[in-house]
Amino acid sequence: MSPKVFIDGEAGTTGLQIADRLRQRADLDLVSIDPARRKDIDERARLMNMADAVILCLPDDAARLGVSLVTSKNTVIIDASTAHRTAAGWTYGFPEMDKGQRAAIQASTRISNPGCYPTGAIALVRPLVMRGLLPATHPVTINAVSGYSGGGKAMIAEFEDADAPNHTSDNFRIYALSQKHKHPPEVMRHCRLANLPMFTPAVGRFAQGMIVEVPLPLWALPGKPKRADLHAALAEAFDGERFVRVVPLAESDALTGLEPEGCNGTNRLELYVFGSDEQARLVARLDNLGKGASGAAIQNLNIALGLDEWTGLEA
Ligand SMILES: NC(=O)C1=CN([C@@H]2O[C@H](COP(=O)(O)OP(=O)(O)OC[C@H]3O[C@@H](n4cnc5c(N)ncnc54)[C@H](OP(=O)(O)O)[C@@H]3O)[C@@H](O)[C@H]2O)C=CC1
Ligand SMILES: CC(=O)N[C@@H](CCC(=O)OP(=O)(O)O)C(=O)O
Repeated sequence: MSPKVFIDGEAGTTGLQIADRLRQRADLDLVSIDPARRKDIDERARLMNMADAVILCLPDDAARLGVSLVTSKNTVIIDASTAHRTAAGWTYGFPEMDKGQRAAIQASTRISNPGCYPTGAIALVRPLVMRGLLPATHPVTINAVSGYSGGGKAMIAEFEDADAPNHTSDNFRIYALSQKHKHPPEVMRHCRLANLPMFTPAVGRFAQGMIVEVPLPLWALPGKPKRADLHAALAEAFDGERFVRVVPLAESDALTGLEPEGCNGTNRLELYVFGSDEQARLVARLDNLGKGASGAAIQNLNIALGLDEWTGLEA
């Protein structure tokens, strides 16, 4: 019998994309809730406890409640929310992050899907910290721009629905101005940084896709690493990974710009090392709903169930 999978929050932005992919799979049995009962706790609990794997695509509080409804420790839970990304007893669902991470995910039944921005930031920074190129105490800054689907149904309505109460005509805006965004603790922990990074996100009038950038003054780092040293560290860290592409320096040098939608519809994470030997611009590009959410959740599901990692999205 195929493993049963229940997506709590199937009607949301992340949940819908996962459901669309899983419905096409013959090796999994997707169990769906009656839309009219999607917030009925008893019905959610019933479906969760008949499933082999549950994917939570909910706001944080609803995700915490969802976890409490699962009675068996053997049921695989993949939480797409922020609720458990730094929590004890949860495995961080970024398989490429470290050589042992895939095995840790496979051995775990409590898997926290990474945030979209943290996926880019951790991929850029963690390998440098682990290899001693960037001191853990370095004051890291993360600049980023996301499509508006990053804010879920409410933000999609804000940008697309002229009748929405919060409708906006903004084409671009910076936000999280008070430095209280939910992502820095997650990035700090999984990059093994000693301090919270600064995080300066923006949202633009495009639905999907994102760019995450970490500027680094190489002249100020111990040992003054060169751009090629950073590139070599990233290339080594992600060697052989199907979904992470460290873009060759010659290819980066041929670019005059980079737009955020280039990985849309894929589970790909692209890493670039732009800049000079004095000042590097580390850049990650991904689809916030691909490797940033739905694609990553399906990849984690596949790993947890011992299946091929293919997500139904282009690699
Ligand atoms: N969008 C993105 O790019 C990313 C999102 N995430 C995370 O994924 C999670 C889901 O985000 P997203 O899909 O964007 O959000 P959406 O707002 O698009 O969807 C959330 C869904 O959860 C449902 N829901 C809310 N409360 C409950 C409840 N108590 N019981 C059952 N269902 C409930 C909502 O119902 P209703 O339809 O009534 O609103 C909605 O369908 C969030 O935690 C987010 O942080 C992670 C990475 C990227
Ligand atoms: C544009 C926008 O608002 N993006 C969201 C990030 C996406 C999200 O929901 O956060 P996770 O990736 O951690 O789940 C935000 O900044 O809160």
